[in-house]
Amino acid sequence: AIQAQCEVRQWEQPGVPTLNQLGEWLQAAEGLLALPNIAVNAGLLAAAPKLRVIAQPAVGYDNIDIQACTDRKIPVANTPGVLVETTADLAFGLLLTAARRIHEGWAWVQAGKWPEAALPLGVDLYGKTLGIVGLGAIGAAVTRRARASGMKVIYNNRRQRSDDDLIGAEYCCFEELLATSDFIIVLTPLTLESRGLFAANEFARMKPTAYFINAARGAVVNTEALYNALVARQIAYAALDVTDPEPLPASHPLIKLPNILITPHIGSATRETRSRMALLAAENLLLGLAGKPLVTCVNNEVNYQ
Ligand SMILES: NC(=O)C1=CN([C@@H]2O[C@H](COP(=O)(O)OP(=O)(O)OC[C@H]3O[C@@H](n4cnc5c(N)ncnc54)[C@H](OP(=O)(O)O)[C@@H]3O)[C@@H](O)[C@H]2O)C=CC1
Ligand SMILES: O=CC(=O)O
Repeated sequence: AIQAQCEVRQWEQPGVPTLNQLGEWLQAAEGLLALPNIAVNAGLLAAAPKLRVIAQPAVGYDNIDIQACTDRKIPVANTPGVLVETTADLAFGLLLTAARRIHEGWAWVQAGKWPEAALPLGVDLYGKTLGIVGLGAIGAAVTRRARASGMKVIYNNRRQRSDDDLIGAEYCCFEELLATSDFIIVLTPLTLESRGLFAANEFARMKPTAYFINAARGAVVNTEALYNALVARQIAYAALDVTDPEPLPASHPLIKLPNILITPHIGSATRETRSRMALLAAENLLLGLAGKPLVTCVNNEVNYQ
């Protein structure tokens, strides 16, 4: 769809391009379809004087300096909504896989250990408390899955939701969530406020039996503190779809731990959802190039009228 209406230049080499590598492209670019691993900052904007719209196939936009875009009157679009159920499946799937040691069981079978040794024992979900930090669209979809598994759901946002009764989650303060949850799922956007939200103090306050799941952004967690908490068994287990750094090098010490499960940022990675995200991002890009309002704009104050 984009190619039918614009001249398209696409970065196809592995790795993240530098500003220097993109220099000539950015000089001419009127629209930018950015992936979340590209830092869209003042430097990039300065190199792109003709830019009129940015669309990103992701709901998170922590990689984009929104204020700098707004100052340049460039509307920015993300893709909320279309990935909610898919990401909730992955977040809850990580919880279930870690709790029941599904991945460890498969590794045992592959290693031929089945006949001779006791299987890895997991823990039950039903009757347990799930704490969600950042209960928004995805958190509400996770809550439905958890309730169907017989779990109690508590949550902490900056403000209590008016519809939490309907969703089936109970609001509580961050401290209480840390101290009482059997499972914690992080789904808050990465912001100045949430960066490093989970550090040594927070892990120390969790139950030693707690399972910690991060499906938001790696930098919401202090990686070294998580590593130390897992080594010291301050918490029982971690399951991460996002890490800091990302990608996590194969030599990273986290990967060697026996009480962790990591997936490579695949929250929204199904054929159907990636296709919906790509279409919504393309629609936003073309609308912006035509000077029309974007469908899902992050900085509505500069959305086209
Ligand atoms: N792993 C993956 O592949 C994916 C990861 N994500 C990540 O998940 C995030 C959430 O997505 P989505 O549910 O659609 O977003 P929403 O905006 O619907 O929900 C985010 C929630 O977080 C709360 N929140 C914001 N800041 C804080 C804070 N400092 N402490 C506690 N709660 C906070 C907000 O409530 P309030 O404002 O009241 O605090 C809001 O309810 C995205 O920003 C993205 O980073 C999304 C998709 C896929
Ligand atoms: O991480 C993915 C997103 O959509 O945000």
